[in-house]
Amino acid sequence: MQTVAPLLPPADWRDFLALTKPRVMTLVVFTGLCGMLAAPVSINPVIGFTAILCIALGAGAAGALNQWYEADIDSQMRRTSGRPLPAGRMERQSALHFGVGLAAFSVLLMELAVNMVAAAILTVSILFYVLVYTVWLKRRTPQNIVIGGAAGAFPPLIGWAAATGDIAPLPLLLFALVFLWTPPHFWALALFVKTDYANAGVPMLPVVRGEAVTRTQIGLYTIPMALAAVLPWPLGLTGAIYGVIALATTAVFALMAAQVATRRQVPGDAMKPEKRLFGYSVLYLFVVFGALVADRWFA
Ligand code: HEM
Ligand SMILES: CC(C)=CCC/C(C)=C/CC/C(C)=C/COP(=O)(O)OP(=O)(O)O
Repeated sequence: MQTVAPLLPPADWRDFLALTKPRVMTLVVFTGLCGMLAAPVSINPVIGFTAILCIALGAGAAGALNQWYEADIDSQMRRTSGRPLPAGRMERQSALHFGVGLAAFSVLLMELAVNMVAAAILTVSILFYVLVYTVWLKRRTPQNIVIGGAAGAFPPLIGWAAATGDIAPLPLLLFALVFLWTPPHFWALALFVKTDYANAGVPMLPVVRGEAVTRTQIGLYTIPMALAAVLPWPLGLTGAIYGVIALATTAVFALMAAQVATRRQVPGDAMKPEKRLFGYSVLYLFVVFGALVADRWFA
């Protein structure tokens, strides 16, 4: 006789929230908000709020679909095994319905309440994270996060497009900044959770090419990233408030990346350089994007 797995009871709202990867998405939403506030037009506050809500819902939906697809990998890594699907607190179908529904709702609302350009870029970023990164590249190549990581670079463009209905050189540079920031951000982390990825068979760079190559790549990506961060000032797209803050915080980033690339431990410092760079990478984007808004509003 065929046995049928018993259905789980309906999941808790906290598990649905966890599907959206809320901590990571705070920075995604913040870069979208700053992209919107840096635009040289004033947006109706209700429309502006709706646009940010749509970015949050769309990013959350993408996170949920990512977790729906890779519950098998997540169950094999210490960092992710407690998530609602691998921990058995939710049916896979529930996660799929939640993700698809939320994605459709966020895009539709953006289209109806904000504009078509913002809705189109939101659609591309959701598809990029789910199809290009999660389904196609993540299990196939160590370049997964370089190409697929572009998904996380779209929000400043979405925010700008929500305000102006268009794209322009400044949000394109912001796209480039987040795009080039992603490899140092992620590979710094991958250096110290390498065994997790190796156990799960995910071909992240330190697993496939080794630590030395990963350290060098972190250093190399930091060079164009620094350029993208600082260029808006000399190009006249921002003022000195942004320029000085971007220059100072990027110099610190470059120093930390150089320490990772050359494996230099600061004397008397117990923390590994890659751990420090990973933590700083998150703070860095918050500060640089915050500076953009400060520059626009207080200059
Ligand atoms: C494909 C590209 C990326 C990969 C593979 C990646 C991976 C990760 C991982 C594995 C973590 C640590 C654990 C976790 O909270 O899940 C993390 C943390 C984080 N990431 Fe990324 N990330 C990427 C891109 C981004 C982007 C584009 C942003 C935002 C603009 C971002 C923002 C953050 C934040 C804010 C944290 C800290 C979360 C916390 O405090 O728990 N990441 N990232
Ligand atoms: C607007 C919109 C759709 C934005 C998408 C934002 C986006 C792509 C963020 C990427 C950040 C992220 C959660 C990476 C995790 O990678 P992973 O899935 O490999 O990490 P994991 O091992 O923690 O699951």
